[in-house]
Amino acid sequence: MTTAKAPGKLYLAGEYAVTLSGQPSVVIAVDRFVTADVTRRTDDQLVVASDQLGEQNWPVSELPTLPLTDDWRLVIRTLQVLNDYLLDNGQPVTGLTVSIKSHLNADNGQKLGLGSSAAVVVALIKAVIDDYELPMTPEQRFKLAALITLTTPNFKAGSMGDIAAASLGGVVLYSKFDTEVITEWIDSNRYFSEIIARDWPLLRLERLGFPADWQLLVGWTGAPADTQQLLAQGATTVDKQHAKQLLAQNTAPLVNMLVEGLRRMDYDKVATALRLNQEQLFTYTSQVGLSYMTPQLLTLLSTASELGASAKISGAGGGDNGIAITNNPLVAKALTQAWLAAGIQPLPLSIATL
Ligand SMILES: Nc1ncnc2c1ncn2[C@@H]1O[C@H](COP(=O)(O)OP(=O)(O)OP(=O)(O)O)[C@@H](O)[C@H]1O
Ligand SMILES: C[C@@](O)(CCOP(=O)(O)O)CC(=O)O
Repeated sequence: MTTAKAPGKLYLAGEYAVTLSGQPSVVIAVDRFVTADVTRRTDDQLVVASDQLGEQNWPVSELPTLPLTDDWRLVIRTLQVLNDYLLDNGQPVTGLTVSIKSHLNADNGQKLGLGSSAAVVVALIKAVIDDYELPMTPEQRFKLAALITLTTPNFKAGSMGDIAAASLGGVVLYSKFDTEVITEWIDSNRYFSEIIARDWPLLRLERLGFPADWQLLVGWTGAPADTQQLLAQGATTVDKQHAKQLLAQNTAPLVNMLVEGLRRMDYDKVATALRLNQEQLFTYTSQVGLSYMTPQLLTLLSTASELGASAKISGAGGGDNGIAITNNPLVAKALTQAWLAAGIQPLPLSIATL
């Protein structure tokens, strides 16, 4: 049996703008994971168990024609692509026993906003590729997972920063690839093994450091947010699309400032970049009419600011979570207590390096 795991993610900066190709963001892999176990079978059955979806059983020969309609579609599509990938690489394809377990939800099953779909795809890729002992770089893993996501019908078309974090781990400077070019390559029926060997225009995947003596705190509001609905609402008119372009224009220098701050371990620079990015996000989301701020997120930010920590809503807003960074352990302790007192649940997450 081969076991692989892929981490969840949190955005530090660049949300919404990062859905546009080439726009920078910083995304962090956190140490809660999806794990995938894979065992090769002697028959041609695919026996897949998921802690969330139950169990399914198909002959490998039926895999290419399975309908991609229900909640299984992402898992099925991943197995289809891996099957083709193994064949392209001259590997014998057999049945598999697969088990998927997600630790990215709260104990009561509620979603925490840590990107489970991306981690499921990446963990499955890693488990199968490792089981066949094939070489694959983290960047190629990202590309294969992105191709799977792009070719899963009716699946979310976000920035795929969650896939970047799940594939590389650590703190990642990420820009989305040129979607039109990659879609063109897919539509011209190129082999995925060939596509992942190419350079992808505009894609940026760079590992960044995070100062060891700073603390990253994560607060969960207890309210799940629907990222896809928020993304869809922000794209209904030409004016809203212009607003996103403007956000992107204003965000790029701030993400660069954040990256420079992290590289130089300059806390004030990082704090300023996060504050200015937060302001841009307030402006954008109010311009396009998104319910971005919630009472709990406001509490999360104001308690952090009162204690002198730099804080920001992480991800799409409307619920889920926010982050705070401090270089003072006493502030970290006080903020954790203040969040608890205000009904914000601190999540004991650290940066996951792979
Ligand atoms: N444990 C699991 N087993 C199988 N499939 C899963 C599992 N967890 C998630 N998925 C797949 O991911 C989909 C959920 O993706 P969705 O975008 O709603 O959540 P998410 O990626 O966790 O979002 P967020 O980034 O807000 O946390 C499910 O429909 C399913 O296809
Ligand atoms: C709003 C967005 O930029 C970030 C969404 O993050 P989250 O899934 O809400 O943590 C969407 C995306 O990048 O796909």
